[in-house]
Amino acid sequence: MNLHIIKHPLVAHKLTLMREADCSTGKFRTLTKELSRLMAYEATRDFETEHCDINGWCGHINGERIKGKTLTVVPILRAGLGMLDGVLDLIPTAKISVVGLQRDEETLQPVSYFEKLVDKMDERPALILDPMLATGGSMVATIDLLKAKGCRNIKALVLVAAPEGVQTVHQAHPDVPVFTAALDSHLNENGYIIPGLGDAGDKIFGTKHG
Ligand SMILES: O=P(O)(O)OC[C@H]1O[C@H](OP(=O)(O)OP(=O)(O)O)[C@H](O)[C@@H]1O
Ligand SMILES: O=c1cc[nH]c(=O)[nH]1
Ligand SMILES: [Mg+2]
Repeated sequence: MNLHIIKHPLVAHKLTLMREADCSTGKFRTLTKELSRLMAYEATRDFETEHCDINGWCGHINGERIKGKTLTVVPILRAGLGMLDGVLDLIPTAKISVVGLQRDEETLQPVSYFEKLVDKMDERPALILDPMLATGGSMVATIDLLKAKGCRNIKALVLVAAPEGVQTVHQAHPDVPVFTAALDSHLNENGYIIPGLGDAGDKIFGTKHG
């Protein structure tokens, strides 16, 4: 399975704070950003670098830089937006491609409502951002879309994954590694991850009522 569970005390601690039932919108949003920043550090660990000559204070010296075309981050609306700033803290030059998907509450199928990708997708690595990998439908639809645009180097970064979603993504796209802070137990009858975080989009945007 192309799954990477990021083990780090800070990651575990922050995720536990997010799981608390009384976690406020502000706190949830801050923790999402902090966690995304830490996880992006791990997810980019195998990026290829190349040597380069630079002008240092004492003359020409050898440096190292990331090889190839600038990465595009792909937040899946809405909840993926909560992860964007944390990742951009680490990769400020990243290009941003936005995919809007809303899971139908009855069928649990993703419904597409927005799409704006950057140019040269076939040359860029892509890092998909979404806090929740539940059935995997939204992630598979996003990878399908990126591949249709020629993208070949794709990674997925999620805060929490359900085994069902990991399996679905792996079956459809075994080449796409999934990075997560936790592999949780299962989905409930409404397609929510248990124990999970609840509705991440509602918590980040403050649209949770009651
Ligand atoms: O793996 P899946 O079963 O497809 O479920 C996961 C998707 O569901 C949530 O989004 P939602 O549809 O609630 O939209 P939102 O981000 O606007 O709240 C979540 O952020 C994922 O995109
Ligand atoms: O547990 C889940 C499943 C889908 N979307 C969420 O926000 N949470
Ligand atoms: Mg939601």
